Amino acid sequence: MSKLVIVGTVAFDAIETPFGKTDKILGGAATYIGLSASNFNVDSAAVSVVGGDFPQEYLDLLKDRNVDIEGIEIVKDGKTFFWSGKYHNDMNSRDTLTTELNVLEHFNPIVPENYKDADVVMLGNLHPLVQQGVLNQMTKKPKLAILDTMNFWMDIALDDLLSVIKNVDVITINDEEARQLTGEYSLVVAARKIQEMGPKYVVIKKGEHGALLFHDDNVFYAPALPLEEVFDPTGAGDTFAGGFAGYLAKTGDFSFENMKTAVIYGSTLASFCVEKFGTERMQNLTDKEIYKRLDQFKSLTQFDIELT
Ligand SMILES: OC[C@H]1O[C@H](O)[C@H](O)[C@@H]1O
Repeated sequence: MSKLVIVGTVAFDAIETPFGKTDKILGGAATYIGLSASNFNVDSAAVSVVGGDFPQEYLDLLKDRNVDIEGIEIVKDGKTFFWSGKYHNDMNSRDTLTTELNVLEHFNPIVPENYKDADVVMLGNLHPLVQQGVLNQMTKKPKLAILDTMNFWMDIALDDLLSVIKNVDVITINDEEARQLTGEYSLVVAARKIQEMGPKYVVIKKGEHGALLFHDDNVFYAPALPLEEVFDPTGAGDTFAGGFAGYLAKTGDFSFENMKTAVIYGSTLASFCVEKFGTERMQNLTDKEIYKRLDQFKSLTQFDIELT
């Protein structure tokens, strides 16, 4: 089993969907990734920053799910990063209403000493210089570095982003972002171009239409499970990344074949995330629930065909 370092925001989110509205609740990329990866019982550590206003019970929640929180700095006189967003009726698109960086503005990530030799590093969505700062602290090159990012960084820090992209093995990105990064409409061409930028594996997330995994000339597609209830898509991409990274850290097998299974785990975990507001559904998820859904996944994608 490999150790897993997770970098990303730990945040307050206020979310509005066609089904309701929340006040400030627990959010952030590292939170979702950590909760998702915790289902694989790997040794994982979150690297992030919060303000003195961040409730201890939220930190305890991560700790109780076996996510090491030593690398979450608490700036006593600072305020926690705050994000609020409103989803449109299709639940696929959203408007960001507020982004208050607060303590994130001067964030210098510090990887806990006993995690500097981790085999797997999951760089959640943050400034590319922070992501690179984490890679620089690793005492040995991780066997697998995975990077998640978004269009925001392509708009304001493209050069820094391209530099860190060169140093990772896997990128997880959504379809629009892949198109923006490469200027290519075809996702097949976009994935090829991204592989030329550095990462040998490219995961393109397509929301309710599943995810694609590319490596050389190989492509794997996993649909998203058709769900009766989609309540709040916030954090689904991070939950996917956490499931993907957690499964790979657990198995220590970083081959394309095993990454296919990691994509299925990522999609399965993301399917739970969207069923309730914020992190609620991810807080008490059981293995039994996960296995049941993996089974549904299997029947969804299996068929017999006779080629005559
Ligand atoms: O990816 C989801 C996260 O992005 C934003 O940073 C919010 O904090 C939210 O929880």
